[in-house]
Amino acid sequence: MPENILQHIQLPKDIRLLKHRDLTQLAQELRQIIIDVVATKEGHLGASLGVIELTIALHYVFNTPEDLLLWDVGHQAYGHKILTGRKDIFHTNRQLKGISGFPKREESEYDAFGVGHSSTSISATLGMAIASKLKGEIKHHIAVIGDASIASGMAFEGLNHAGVTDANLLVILNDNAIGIDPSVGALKQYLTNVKKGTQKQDNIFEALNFDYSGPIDGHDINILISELERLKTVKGPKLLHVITTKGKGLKQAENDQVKYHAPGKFDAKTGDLAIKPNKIEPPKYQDVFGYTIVELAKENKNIVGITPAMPTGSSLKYMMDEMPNRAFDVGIAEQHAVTMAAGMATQGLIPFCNIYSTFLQRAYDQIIHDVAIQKLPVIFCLDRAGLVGEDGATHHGVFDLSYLRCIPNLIIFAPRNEVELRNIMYTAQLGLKQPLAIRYPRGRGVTIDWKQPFSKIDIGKGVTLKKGQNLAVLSIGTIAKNVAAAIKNLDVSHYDMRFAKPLDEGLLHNIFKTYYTVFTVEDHTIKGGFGSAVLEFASENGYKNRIKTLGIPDDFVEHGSVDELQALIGLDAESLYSFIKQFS
Ligand SMILES: Cc1ncc(C[n+]2csc(CCOP(=O)(O)OP(=O)(O)O)c2C)c(N)n1
Ligand SMILES: CC(=O)[C@@H](O)[C@H](O)COP(=O)(O)O
Ligand SMILES: [Mg+2]
Repeated sequence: MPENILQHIQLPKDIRLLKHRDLTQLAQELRQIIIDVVATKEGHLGASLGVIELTIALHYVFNTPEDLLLWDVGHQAYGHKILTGRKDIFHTNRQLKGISGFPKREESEYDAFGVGHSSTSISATLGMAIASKLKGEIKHHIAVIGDASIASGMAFEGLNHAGVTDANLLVILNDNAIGIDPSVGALKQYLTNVKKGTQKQDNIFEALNFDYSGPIDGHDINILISELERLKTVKGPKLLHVITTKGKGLKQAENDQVKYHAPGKFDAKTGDLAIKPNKIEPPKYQDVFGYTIVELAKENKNIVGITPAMPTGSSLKYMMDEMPNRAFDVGIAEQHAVTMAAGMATQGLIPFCNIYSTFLQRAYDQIIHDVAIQKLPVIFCLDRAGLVGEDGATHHGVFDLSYLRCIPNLIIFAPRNEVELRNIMYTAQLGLKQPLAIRYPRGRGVTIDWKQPFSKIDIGKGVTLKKGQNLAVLSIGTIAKNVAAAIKNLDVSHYDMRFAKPLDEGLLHNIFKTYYTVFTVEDHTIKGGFGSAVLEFASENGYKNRIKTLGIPDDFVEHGSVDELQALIGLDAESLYSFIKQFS
């Protein structure tokens, strides 16, 4: 047996030359390289460690890339990346100009479908299987999907359709009983019962016309290989139920699966998390949201909280812990979350529906049809608005202003700092008669002393942050920090407009009458965003001022740290300074 098997593997064809007995060693080596790289470069850990044996078995049995292998979400595909030609560049994972943290078609022919958002794999794989049939091509089409992702509406839609086709489709349910946080819902209970062997009779997947097999041990390569070989001979839609442990092979990751989903830096040898320097920092916006909703809910019994599968990420967990019957994790179900919030609002509850900006894209019709048309006072908290960093193009929350601004009845606010976030949350629960969206970014803000007494925010009113002579800079949200740094020594005015809708028209008239040159700055795509709203205002009111809109260009922004990405697109303080200085 060679000392290091992985060094001989560039592509899956090399794995297929190995003896079964060498595959277990390959699994160990694969785990180690993932642990070593993620320990220093950060990224998703637990999910990839949990599917190492499955990844090897799939590439061993199937003829990838001709056979099409799709990973749902794609945060578990690090082993797949390493085994499909990216071993030597895996250390660039999620880094600026490096490989993506998710499968991506332009990165490799082995990445059959681009992912990042969950529950798309069954539909996409079915589409490919139907295409193969129409083209007369004989191949296998495999979707690997987790237990939390298969519980989403979109996955059910795919299963429901696939079950009445004869498409050659294999769905592998990777059941580790957890998403980022523990899986929720009746399906989770059902899968637990299947594992106990109590519900074999009424198999939900068989009822949907799938050939069901399992549950099998997803860490036993030999069992996996023999079952996959058998399934290769079975025609039509099939589902293999595989039981795995998230974080497998790293003790701490197995024991604290939530933390080690994406643990940040840690010690590759001991598995211990890196110790953060003990310095006083401003809080994360997420924590401000989490603590504030608890504070408000203690006083206002009508407040409820909703998250689709992100209790830890959003910090709604604080409310779930303190008030379990008023805070709801509904699973990966953004559409349901929004419409359930609408239903609650009809009955006088005050729902704070916290959804990452990028995931709210899933629930667009629900925002319009179920909330806005009926003018229901749902409070949308759009976490991760703006550039999110290393997750990249699939996760940047840079479209919300555009997709929300065109919806009648909806108020849109972006806090400049933590205090503003608290105050708008306070204002929102005082008796709004229409829906409100609050967008705020991932991570820390600027105010250490954030827990100040609440004060009411006037809807549709901006604020003047600095007065100057030469021109006016209008910003919205937390990008105000970069603007303030950029104009520190320039003789220009700075306004925090706060509301993308309704605009503060009084203030805008004032600004347009005072300054010839007006800049808008936003951590959002320029097209259709806050700057567009200001342009519309100027045009509707006949202003001929010089207006420059700064924000994210009409392109998908890749991965990298937020600072790197801002510098790349000219939204860092230095670039803003250079740009504004030319006109001031
Ligand atoms: C539409 C959407 N909502 C939420 C998320 C955030 N998210 C990423 S992974 C994940 C949990 C996935 O759990 P599961 O499918 O069981 O896979 P595992 O991590 O256990 O391998 C969630 C909620 C997402 N990527 N897409
Ligand atoms: C894969 C996925 O969608 C999540 O794991 C996401 O990466 C979480 O992002 P945050 O780290 O910003 O919560
Ligand atoms: Mg899972």
